[in-house]
Amino acid sequence: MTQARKHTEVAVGILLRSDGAMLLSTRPPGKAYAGYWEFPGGKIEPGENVEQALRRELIEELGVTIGAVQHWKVTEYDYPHALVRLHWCKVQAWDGDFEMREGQQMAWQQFPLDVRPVLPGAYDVLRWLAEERGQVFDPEVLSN
Ligand SMILES: Nc1nc2c([nH]c(=O)n2[C@H]2C[C@H](O)[C@@H](COP(=O)(O)OP(=O)(O)OP(=O)(O)O)O2)c(=O)[nH]1
Repeated sequence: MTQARKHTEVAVGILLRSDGAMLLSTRPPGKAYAGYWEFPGGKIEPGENVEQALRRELIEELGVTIGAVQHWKVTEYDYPHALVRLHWCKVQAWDGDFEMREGQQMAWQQFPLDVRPVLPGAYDVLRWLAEERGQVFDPEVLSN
């Protein structure tokens, strides 16, 4: 008998600068997909809502306190290590200086992206973000 896998709920932030650039960072050493580029965020802990989890994660990972959170999309991705449900939020205001508190790298990116590899669970949202700008996101270009 197969048992349904439980979703891991994840809050993800799309930090947008006024020039439209978005913030990507690398997954820290020791985690699944270490070194892959992703949007900052992390797992929602018991008792937290999406916004609370995102605020906590961005302080923990980047040292910034975010302002208004706009819930945007929900996607799912089935990895060997977890079935994740990603709650994507746009954020256009924050306070504080970026500090890579987990040894990550960060990069402000426009399309076409010039970082790789990118976590496959972020492809759908990258495609939608590109579409909003009349541009194209092609994951094939990122696969090596
Ligand atoms: N932060 C983030 N996670 C993503 C993205 N796309 C994507 O598939 N994921 C997946 C990868 C992970 O399986 C999951 C996030 O979990 P995580 O392990 O990074 O979270 P965390 O910081 O709370 O981890 P932990 O150390 O507490 O275990 O979501 C993305 O763009 N950003």
